[in-house]
Amino acid sequence: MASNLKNLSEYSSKNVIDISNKTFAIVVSEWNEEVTESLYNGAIETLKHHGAKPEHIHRVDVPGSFELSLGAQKLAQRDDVDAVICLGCVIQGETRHFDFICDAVAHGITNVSLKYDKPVIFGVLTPENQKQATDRAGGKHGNKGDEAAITAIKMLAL
Ligand SMILES: Nc1c(NC[C@H](O)[C@H](O)[C@H](O)CO)[nH]c(=O)[nH]c1=O
Ligand SMILES: CC(=O)[C@@H](O)COP(=O)(O)O
Repeated sequence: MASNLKNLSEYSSKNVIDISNKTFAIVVSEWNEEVTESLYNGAIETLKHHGAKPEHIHRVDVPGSFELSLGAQKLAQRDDVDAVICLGCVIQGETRHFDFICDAVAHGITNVSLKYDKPVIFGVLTPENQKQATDRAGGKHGNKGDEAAITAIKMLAL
């Protein structure tokens, strides 16, 4: 369902568990920093709203979304990390570079999650332009960071 039909910050309370004893790692891409910071703010507020302790939330920055997979792997392999949230924003340019990054990071994050049997969440916006990005980073379509955080919480219920 397209984001313009379902707000990214709205979710059901089903499978939202107590996360007061859970540890989260958030990997943030530095590209399109104004967008990824909004995603981060949404994710951290959602985690704290549901009981995560600030001292149990660790942030790591990587240069771009392509590097999210390796950043996620370095964190997912740690025994003291229960879930990893990856945040990025890849904005389409003139060339096919966009396609390669989006494909690589989607596959890379999936592989890390399966390898370490832990939630590794794809909180990456892949908009055509800046407006689509800001609309999904705290704008009219909600915040992808909220969605990524609640997804991590729900996956820990499994
Ligand atoms: N154009 C965007 C990039 N490009 C950089 C890549 O992610 C990567 O860091 C580089 O190719 C070196 O490996 N990254 C984004 O996150 N968003 C973009 O719009
Ligand atoms: C997603 C990208 O790397 C992109 O912003 C680069 O722009 P371009 O394809 O015009 O080089």
